[in-house]
Amino acid sequence: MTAGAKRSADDDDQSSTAVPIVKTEIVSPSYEDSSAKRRKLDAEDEIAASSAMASEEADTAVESAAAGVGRFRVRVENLYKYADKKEILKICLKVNITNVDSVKKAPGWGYCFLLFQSEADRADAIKKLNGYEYRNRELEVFPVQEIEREEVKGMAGRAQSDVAKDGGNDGRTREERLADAVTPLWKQPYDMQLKAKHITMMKAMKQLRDRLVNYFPKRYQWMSAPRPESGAEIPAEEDSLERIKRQLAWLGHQYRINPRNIPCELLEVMPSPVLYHYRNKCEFTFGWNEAGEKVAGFLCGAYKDGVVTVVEAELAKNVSPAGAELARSLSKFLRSSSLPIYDRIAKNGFWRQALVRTHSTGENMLVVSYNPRGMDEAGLEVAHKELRDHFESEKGSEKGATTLLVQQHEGDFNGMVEDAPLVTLYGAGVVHETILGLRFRISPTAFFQVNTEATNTLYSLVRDWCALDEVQGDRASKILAPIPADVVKSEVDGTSSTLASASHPKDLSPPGTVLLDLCCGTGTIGLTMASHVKKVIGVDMINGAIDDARYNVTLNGGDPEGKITYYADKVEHVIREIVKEHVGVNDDVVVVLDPPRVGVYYGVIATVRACARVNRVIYVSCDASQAVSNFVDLCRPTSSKFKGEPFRPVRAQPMDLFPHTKHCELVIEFRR
Ligand SMILES: C[S@@+](CC[C@H](N)C(=O)[O-])C[C@H]1O[C@@H](n2cnc3c(N)ncnc32)[C@H](O)[C@@H]1O
Repeated sequence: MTAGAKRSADDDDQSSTAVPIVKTEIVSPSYEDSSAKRRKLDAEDEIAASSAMASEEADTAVESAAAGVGRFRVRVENLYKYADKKEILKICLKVNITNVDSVKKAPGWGYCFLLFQSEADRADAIKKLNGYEYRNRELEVFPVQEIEREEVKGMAGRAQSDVAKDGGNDGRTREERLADAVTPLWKQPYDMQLKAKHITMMKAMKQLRDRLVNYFPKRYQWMSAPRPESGAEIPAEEDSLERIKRQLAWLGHQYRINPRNIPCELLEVMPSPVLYHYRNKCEFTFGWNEAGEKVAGFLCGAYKDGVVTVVEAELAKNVSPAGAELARSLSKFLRSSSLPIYDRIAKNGFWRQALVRTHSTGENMLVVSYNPRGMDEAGLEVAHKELRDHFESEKGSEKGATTLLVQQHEGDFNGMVEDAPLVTLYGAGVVHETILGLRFRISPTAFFQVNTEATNTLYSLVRDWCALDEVQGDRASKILAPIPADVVKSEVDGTSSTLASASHPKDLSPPGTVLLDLCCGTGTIGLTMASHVKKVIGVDMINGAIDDARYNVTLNGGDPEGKITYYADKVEHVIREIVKEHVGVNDDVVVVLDPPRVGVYYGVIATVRACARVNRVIYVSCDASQAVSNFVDLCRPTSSKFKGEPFRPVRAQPMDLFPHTKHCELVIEFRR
């Protein structure tokens, strides 16, 4: 899976459009003071965050498991998630590293491993690559301890030798080791976890502030910029410095009024309504426990360390009761099956892993993945029958899967893959969930928020912040005031620098609110707001998710007015077409952007900015530190790449959907 982000490292270089920072700046004493204070506060937050998150180290162990082994390795962090090996080698060439032996990177990893033949090559690579800015992120590179290939044995033997190595007792119980790997914050009281998450969010907001400050040619200018007047006219002519000062004037004001000098109000983290057993979706690894028995659960350690012990899933603090029952039943099945478990090191064997979705509707989906290599049709039929017979006997009981599917997957990537073939062995092949009174169908590969109860709160907040009723009130005359005829004309004939609406204003229907639900998944957010708006346009790159979204319209009363449209595509491919087709010249446009961890391609932000009718962007991020680049692009001063007036953050609400882990959602409202 690759995002359509086909820009070069140069394109991403913020300095190409930003005004260069003048190093010999004049520093006013008052700025000096506040800057020192800011640095001190930032440092305090850093320390607090890093100590609070120290136990997260274990979290990455599972991910790095499949990284392979080699002699002189470095780990490159902060990488664009969808960068492929070719792109990584291109970065290496850019900094004159020409002796990379091998690159290890799986799709979806925000990091990679580079292997070198000698210690000297490795040291040279660290020197050249560490701190290199790529796609608006600074790469962090550090050495990884090397492991001899022959040290790594087969999984079953290894699981037992893990135990032999430390006598099966490193001072922690099995439950504790599992909790450290899967829910690394579990030892901290919940209010401390929320504090740590708040600090992480604060850090992201400070990054946004600091990167915006860089647009001022001289740093002191941003602090002294006068407080912006609301509704002030945009001057017909201004030079670039005047424009920067006008467009970022809010930053200094926010700096002065907000605690910790962040660029907008950051509310306290909203707790999850449920703290344990909240996950409606889990992926279980198949392997061997300490006793050498086959189990479905979680890997507690890293292959790079030769550790392959799997701990039973039912011991985890966040697995749902139905998920735990399915894991138990899977373990029983693996022990009775005539086929072996897949060995991730030797890369042979059959049963690989499972995905379970367990929902409040009582519907449970089980997808079992296997490696079909070397099996003929008859052999696969036997395997399917074994699996079907086992789970059909438990269907209807608590342990049962209401629908059972299998997925064939030969590749090295250890995890469920989106494009591998799926076969339904029984049941509907889908499950349903209820959110804010609506019912949603969920396919195996579609995204769905994992904490159902907290999702109700999250979507209510998004709905409130979209302020769909505002358009009926005082702001209506402003929002819906017709765009001057000359602007419309220039946009229609393509001479405008902004996209006020369609270049073919086909939409002659009365003005209203158009909701663009970008990265819409199964349509959840848009559908919960459909009754309040004139149109909902949803986009997601997963076909199954869009099939679900279309079905979900019917499931929730249909669309008699024909106001809901879905696109199964990457947002970056269709966003311009959507604006042209669906946004009328006088519409009020609200964008809800709920992308994956890495955020969206910068072109999506550029198009949203260029559409003058977009008044509000509600950005839902599941990894604020990675989304900062998108936040900056929404707010940076106007340039040839980012046309249209910039947005500014108005308020930010962190929300905990993942208790006992480092993850946290952040909803930010941007306006202009
Ligand atoms: C965090 S999920 C949010 C889904 C949905 N809004 C929800 O709350 O259920 C992110 C979604 O973005 C989709 N996605 C990722 N990259 C995309 C892209 N470039 N274009 C369109 N959709 C994308 C994924 O398929 C996934 O459904």
